[in-house]
Amino acid sequence: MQTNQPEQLPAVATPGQAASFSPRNFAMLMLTSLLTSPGPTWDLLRFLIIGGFAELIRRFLMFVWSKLENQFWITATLEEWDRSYYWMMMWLSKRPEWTRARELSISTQSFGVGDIASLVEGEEDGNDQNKIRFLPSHDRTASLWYRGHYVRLSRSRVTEGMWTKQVLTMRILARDHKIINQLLLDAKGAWTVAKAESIFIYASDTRNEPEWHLVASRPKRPLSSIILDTGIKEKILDDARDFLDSKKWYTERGIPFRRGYLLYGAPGTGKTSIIHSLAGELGLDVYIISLSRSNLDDSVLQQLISDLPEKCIALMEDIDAAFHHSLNRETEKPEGTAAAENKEEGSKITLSGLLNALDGVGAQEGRLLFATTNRYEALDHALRRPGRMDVHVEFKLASQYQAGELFKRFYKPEKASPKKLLGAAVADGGESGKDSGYVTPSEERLVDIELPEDEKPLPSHEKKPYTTELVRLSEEFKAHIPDREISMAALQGYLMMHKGRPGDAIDGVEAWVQKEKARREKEVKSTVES
Ligand SMILES: Nc1ncnc2c1ncn2[C@@H]1O[C@H](COP(=O)(O)OP(=O)(O)OP(=O)(O)O)[C@@H](O)[C@H]1O
Repeated sequence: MQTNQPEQLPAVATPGQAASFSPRNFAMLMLTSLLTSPGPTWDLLRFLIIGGFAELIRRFLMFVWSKLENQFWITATLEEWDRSYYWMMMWLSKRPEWTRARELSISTQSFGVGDIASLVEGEEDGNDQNKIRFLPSHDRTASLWYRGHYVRLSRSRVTEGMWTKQVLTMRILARDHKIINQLLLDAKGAWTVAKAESIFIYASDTRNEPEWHLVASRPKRPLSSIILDTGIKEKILDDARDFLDSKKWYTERGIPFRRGYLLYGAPGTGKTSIIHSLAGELGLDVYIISLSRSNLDDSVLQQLISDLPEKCIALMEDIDAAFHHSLNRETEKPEGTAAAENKEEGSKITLSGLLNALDGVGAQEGRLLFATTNRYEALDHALRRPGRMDVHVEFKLASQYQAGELFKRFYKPEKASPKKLLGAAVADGGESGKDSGYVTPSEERLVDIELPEDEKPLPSHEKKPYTTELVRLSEEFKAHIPDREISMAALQGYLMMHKGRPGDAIDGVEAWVQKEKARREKEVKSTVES
């Protein structure tokens, strides 16, 4: 059979046919002879042509099928790190379907909102941080009904560079697009309710594409728990509120709608704490920009700042630390010094890069920037100037007033149940002394309701010194604290050593203060020397 092939081929170009030769005739002739002639080579070619044709038909049918499917299914893909992913995962974790599912994933993740877990049957409620949730399994398709629509869900892991992220794909059998909006709104609504009790903290991932990731959620810290001298926290809060309400005012005057706060002063005086507390009070998320990160450079910083959401708190802690010893254009460290070496290993951002990122064209509007530093004088004037840092607030070491308030807060009794508080005005009104949260003697007398036997007040000799006595003890305590020499963090640390024992805290305070002063002096001396 093989010997026949060479004899057939020349027939294509016989002199008689040469007159009607055209590329089309030639191709047809070749195709006909291929499909009809015998032999293994021709069999193979035939197979390839028929197979190719079949593949073409398959693809066409797939195309038609996907077009048809698209008419009836709405598909949405949600990627981890995006907020919508967390809304949906939290919403899904509360769906009853998973309690009956035969195949499911178990998670103790909180999806940013720690205290809203749907409890697994049999689990006791309480302060357990690891509440269990059921979720659809990875790489399996799960289904549920939502408002009369059939929904198919699949979770998968996608690897991009060094990171693996989860992707949730939702397909809803519906023609009207509104249903997906409704589902997202429901999920977002449930999440927002839970979020009302928390603040969300985002940090940047600069290893791959620079982008923001949700890294933690914290319970809101009441502003009254931050003890500062009269009026300071109210001043910051009012200013921030006023700014957030003034977008139109800024736009009309052509002033960039941004506000910067520089909180400076000794370590442990409440700079970071007040920022988190304000975030809770204003309902804003916190975006932490760590300027000292080794892989942060000017362009990455610029992108991160321009990617901030419209209303948020951008937090730059220890803003001076990014530039080794000083954030000052004039200060150049000689080659080979420890500082110069530090720069090699540390942040690659420059002062002009930071200034550009803060108020260049790409800088986000509407954001509140909070920067903290322990070294106000080391900051370049360009960075401190209004427009970049509009409000400068000094945080000083503890005054006697602050020490006394901290003492009262620390030893105040556990919050009484609402029933016990009926008729008792527990005032909470700022530095006037009302914001300490403890019950003053006159208020105490107002409690005059019939309590169940097991909740009856203790006889006076068993009563803990929490009211008038607490005030007296706090006066005694603060008398031992020298004004502006000890940080609030150090005072808090000392009281922690005497948790539940205010008397012991007073007895040991004098000796502790002397030790603390000596430690601080040593610390200051070694800083000056270095
Ligand atoms: N004014 C304050 N009122 C109540 N608690 C305070 C105050 N200052 C500090 N603390 C407590 O001390 C600890 C440290 O405070 P924080 O981190 O806010 O200080 P900081 O000024 O940011 O310090 P650093 O400059 O070292 O970052 C926290 O646990 C906080 O509760």
